[in-house]
Amino acid sequence: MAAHSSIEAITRRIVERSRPHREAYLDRVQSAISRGVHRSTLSCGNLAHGFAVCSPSEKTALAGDVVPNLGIITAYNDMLSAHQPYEIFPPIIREAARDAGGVAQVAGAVPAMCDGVTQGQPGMELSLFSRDAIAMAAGIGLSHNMFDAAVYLGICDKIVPGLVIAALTFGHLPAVFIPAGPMTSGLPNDEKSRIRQLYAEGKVGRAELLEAESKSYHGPGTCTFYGTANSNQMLMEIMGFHMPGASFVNPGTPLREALTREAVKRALSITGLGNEFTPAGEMIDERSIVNGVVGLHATGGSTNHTMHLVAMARAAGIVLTWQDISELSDTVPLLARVYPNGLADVNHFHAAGGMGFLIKQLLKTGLLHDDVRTVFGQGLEAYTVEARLDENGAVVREQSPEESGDAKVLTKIETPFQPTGGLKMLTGNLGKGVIKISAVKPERHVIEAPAIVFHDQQELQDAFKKGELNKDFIAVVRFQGPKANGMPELHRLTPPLGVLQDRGFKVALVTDGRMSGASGKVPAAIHVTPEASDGGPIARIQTGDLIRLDAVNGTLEVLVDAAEFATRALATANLDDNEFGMGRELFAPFRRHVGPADQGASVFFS
Ligand SMILES: O=C(O)[C@H](O)[C@@H](O)[C@H](O)[C@H](O)COP(=O)(O)O
Ligand code: SF4
Repeated sequence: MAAHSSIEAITRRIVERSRPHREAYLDRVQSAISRGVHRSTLSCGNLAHGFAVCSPSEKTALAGDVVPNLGIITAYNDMLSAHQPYEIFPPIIREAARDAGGVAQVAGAVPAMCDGVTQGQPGMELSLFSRDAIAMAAGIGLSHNMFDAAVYLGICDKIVPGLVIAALTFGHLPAVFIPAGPMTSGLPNDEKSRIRQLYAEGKVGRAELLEAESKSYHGPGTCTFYGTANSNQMLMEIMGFHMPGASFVNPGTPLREALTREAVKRALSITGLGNEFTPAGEMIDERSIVNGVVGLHATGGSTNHTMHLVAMARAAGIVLTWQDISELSDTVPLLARVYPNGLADVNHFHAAGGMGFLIKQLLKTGLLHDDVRTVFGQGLEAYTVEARLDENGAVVREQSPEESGDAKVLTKIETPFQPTGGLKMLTGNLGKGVIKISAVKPERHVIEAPAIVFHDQQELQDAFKKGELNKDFIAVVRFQGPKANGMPELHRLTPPLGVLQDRGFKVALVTDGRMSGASGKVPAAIHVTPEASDGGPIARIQTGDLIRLDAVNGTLEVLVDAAEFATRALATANLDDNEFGMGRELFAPFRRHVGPADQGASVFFS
C-alpha cells in the first residue's frame, strides 16, 4: 500500500532538505565499498595481528577474501540489567558464525551507563554525552577494518543511538542489532511510582521504598516500562535493524538464543561477499527514519528521541527536524498504552501482539513506508509477524493476528487510544521545546500559572519538603542544557510534581534539561532551546511571571510585556560544581562544543 499522503509529503520534504548532506554521505559509503574486502587492504603484519588469536582454520579463512568476518561491538557490563545478558553472547555468536561458514571476532566494546543508577546523581551529567562517546568507541573497534559486517549488542538509552551513529558512520558495512530482551514482569510500574510518591511525602521510609524498587528491578533484562531503552528496541525493529519479532523476547530463553544465532547467520549472508549485500548506509534512508518517528508516536515513545533520532539521522546525511516530528504526531494515532502511558509493561505489549501487530496496523493505512530495505530483506511487511520455535528449535514466523491479544494495551488502527501521537513541538517567545502528551491527561494539556524559578532539581525537592509548593505554579528549572551541565534527566522531579498534581494543583515544568523516557504524567516543556547557558529567553524568566504551556496549540509563552522582557538582564548560574567530580572534568570539551537540543545535542553535528 502507498504511504499516507502526509507521510509521503513529510518524507519528500526531508529528502529535499537532506539532499546535499545525503549525497555526500552516500558518495563516502560508495567509496568505502569500492575498496572491496576491507581486510585485503591490510598488510600481512596488520592481518597477522588481527587474527593472531584465531584458530588455524579461521586464520586460513581470514587470510583469503571469500569467507565473511563479523565484527562484534558489545556494550556488556553488569551495571545495566539490560546489558548483563550480553556477557555470554560473544561465544554464542562465534559458534553460530562458524556453523554458518564464517568467522566472528569481538571488534571492540563500548561504555554503557545505566540512567537508573545515575538518576539524580552527578554521573547523570555524563549520560547524554556518553551517546557520542559510545559512537566513538564503536568506531575504534570497527577501525581495525577486518570486517565484512557488524553486529551490535546494545539496548539502553544512549547506547543504541550511539551504536546507530557508529553503524551509519561505517555505513559501508551491513549492521544487525541483536537485542537481549526485557526483564520478566515484577512489581507493576504504577505501584512502584505510588510508593515513590508516598516516600516523597514522608509516609513510608527507605526500607519500604527499597523493597518496592527491588521488586520492580529484579533481574536480567531491560526494565519493563516504556522508556528510552524499550523505545530503542521498537525503533530497531521498525527501522529494520532487528530480525522480525526479536525485540521483546526475554533473556535466557531458547527463543532468545535461537534469534541471536539466526541474526548472526543473517549478518553473514548480507555482506558484500554474498548476493544480498545490504550496507547500513544504503539500507537506512529517509523512509526508514520516518518509520522510526511514526513508531515513536504510535507507541508514546521516549522524549529523548527528539534528540537521539535527529543525531542518528544526521549520521546518514539525513536532516530530521522537530517540525517533522511534530507534524508526524498530528497524523499518527496512539496505539499502545505501556507505562508511563498506561498500566501495562513491555511484556504485556509483546504478549498482546507486540511489534508485529503494531506494524501491521500502521501499514494498513499507509502510516509506514513498506518499500524499505531491512536486514531481513525488502519490505516492512515481512515484520508483521510473531517469532517462535518449531519442534526442532528453529525460529519460525507466523503472521500477526488480526485482533489484539489485549485491546487495553495494544489497539487496532480503527480504534486508537488517542487520534494523534505523543510528541509535540512547542514554539513561542521562550524558544522551542517538546512535550510528551501521551501520558498527560487532556485536562492538563494547557497550563497557565505563575513561574517559580529553580537552578537545579534539588532546590525544587527542598522547597517541596518545606511545604512551599502547595499551589498552582509552573516550575522553571534552567541551566540544565547541554552546554550548562550535559543536560541531565530531571526525573527526580516526577514524584514531588506528581504529588502536587494529585493534590489538585495545576503544575507543569519548563526546562532546558530533559526528562526520563519513564517520566510522563506531569505536563513538561523540555529541551527548551536556546538553553539558558546559550542566552536563551528562559534565562530572562523571573519568579512570578505568568507562563502559558499550551500543548493543544503547540505554544510556550511567558505573558510579560515583550519590551520589558527583552530589556531584562540574562540570569547567570554558578556552574563551578558541574565542572569537576565523577568524571565531569573529562567532558568539558563536550560542553564547549555540543550543538543545541533541536540538532540532536551532539558534538558531531551542529
Ligand atoms: O530515558 C529513560 O527511559 C530513563 O533514562 C531510564 O532508562 C532510566 O533508567 C530511568 O531513570 C528509570 O526510571 P527510574 O529512575 O524511575 O527507576
Ligand atoms: S532501562 Fe534504564 S534503568 Fe533499566 S537498565 Fe536500561 S538504563 Fe538502566
